[in-house]
Parts: sequence; structure tokens; C-alpha cells
Amino acid sequence: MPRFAANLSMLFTEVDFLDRFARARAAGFRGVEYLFPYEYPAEQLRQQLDDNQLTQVLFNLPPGDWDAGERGIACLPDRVEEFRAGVDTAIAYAQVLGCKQVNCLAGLKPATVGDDTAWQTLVANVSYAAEKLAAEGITLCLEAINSRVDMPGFMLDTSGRVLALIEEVDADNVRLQYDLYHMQIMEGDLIRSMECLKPWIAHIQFADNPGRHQPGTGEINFSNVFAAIDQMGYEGWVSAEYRPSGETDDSLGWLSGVK
Ligand SMILES: O=C(O)C(=O)[C@@H](O)CO
Ligand SMILES: [Mg+2]
Repeated sequence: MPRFAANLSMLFTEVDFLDRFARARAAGFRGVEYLFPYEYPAEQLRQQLDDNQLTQVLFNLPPGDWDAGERGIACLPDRVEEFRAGVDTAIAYAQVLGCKQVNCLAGLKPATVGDDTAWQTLVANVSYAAEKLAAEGITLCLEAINSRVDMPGFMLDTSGRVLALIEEVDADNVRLQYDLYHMQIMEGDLIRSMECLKPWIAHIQFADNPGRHQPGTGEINFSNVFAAIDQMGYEGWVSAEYRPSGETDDSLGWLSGVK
């Protein structure tokens, strides 16, 4: 059985954020992730992890102005200073939370910025972050996010783009975050793709498609996918990053199904 984690930005939203840790633990999870920790003092989040014997699996580098629609700043040439400051902030949180992986959102490419400029900015920023994070023993994840439904214009929208970036940066701690939901939309052929990409995959997330709800609501055969993840010898976390179609607790049938 894969090691499942709960994404607290999407699961257990029936309760306040800080109360979601206990709900995740009660449901059987041993790991949690969420979009961003920065609204809360790191020590307060650490307390929640300790109180509920949970591992902090992942969070994202500061993404720019999320509420205004920004989805990362790593490809933006006029935001390099802000990106670098964000790496320091993320490291400070990761140290307190004992978190060994952070995800870098590549960002939406503005029409005013050329493809090559955006790519070179991304390469330079990821290289910078990788070096700083390596000193802390932290892996930098890069997620391919679908540009068809959820994030039109996102810089890294295929596993091939992420692999090209990993190759160019050439650092041992830069790895692929494979989100089954995004990959089903962009590429399909999930099991064979994961088997091929396994050497580069550091983190897996999932939701069914269409709808981004729990397993069983869409077209992905999760029994087979989870079995394949086990069979390929993947040892990282597999995070439930879906919007429950009803109450979160009622969406967790897939979890007891694989116990
Ligand atoms: O949207 C997703 O998928 C995510 O994993 C977010 O955490 C953004 O990276
Ligand atoms: Mg994801």
C-alpha cells in the first residue's frame, strides 16, 4: 500500500485550517501537505504536527500574489529578488516543520515575456533554489500542471518540460512532482508513464478526472494505479489532493479499500 498523505488545502475544509490536522490523523493519514504555511507561525504548525503525530510531507515556495491569480514567480524575470527571498522563507519553515520537500510553482508566462527569457529565468531560479535547499537536505519538486483546464499559460505543463528543466539544472535534489490528475488531462497512459519517469519522481499527488474529486468519481482506475505504484517500488508519499464531492470523511472509501 502506498504511503498516503492528506492535502489540507483541499481535504477537511469543513473545519478551520488548524483543526484539519487532527481530522487527517483520525481518518488514518500519517502525513500532510498543504499549499502554503506562511499565514501561520511555523511553531504553531509544528505543534499541530506533533500533537497528531503527523509528518509534513510538502508545501510550496511563496507563489507571488496567489489571490490576484499569480501561480508562482519562478519564470518572471522582474521578480528574481522576490523569488530568492521566498527560498529563504521556505527554508526557515521547512527547518521548523522537519519538511524534506518543497514544490516550486513555475508560474504563468506573461505574453510580454519571451519564451526563451522565461525559460532562462526559470533555469536560473531553480538552480539557485536547488543549491540552497541541498545544503538543508531538502528536495526541490517541480510539478507539471495542466494548461487545458486549470492553469492556461502555466510554464511547466508536461512531464517532458519538467524533465528538460531537471536535465538543464542538473542537480541531484531537483525532482518531478507527478500529479495523476494533471497528467491524465495532459498525457494519459499513467501507469506506463510513471514506470518510465520513476527515477525522477519524488512526490505523487492524485485526484480523479474529470472534476478533480475523489477516486471513483471519474475515469482513472485507482486500484490498478495504486497497485502499480507499489509494484514499481516507489517509496515516496502519495498525496490525496482532490476536492471531495461531499463531506471529506465520506470521500475516503478509496483509503479503506487499499488498507
Ligand atoms: O495544483 C496542484 O496540483 C498543486 O499541487 C498545488 O500545490 C500547486 O502546486
Ligand atoms: Mg498537484
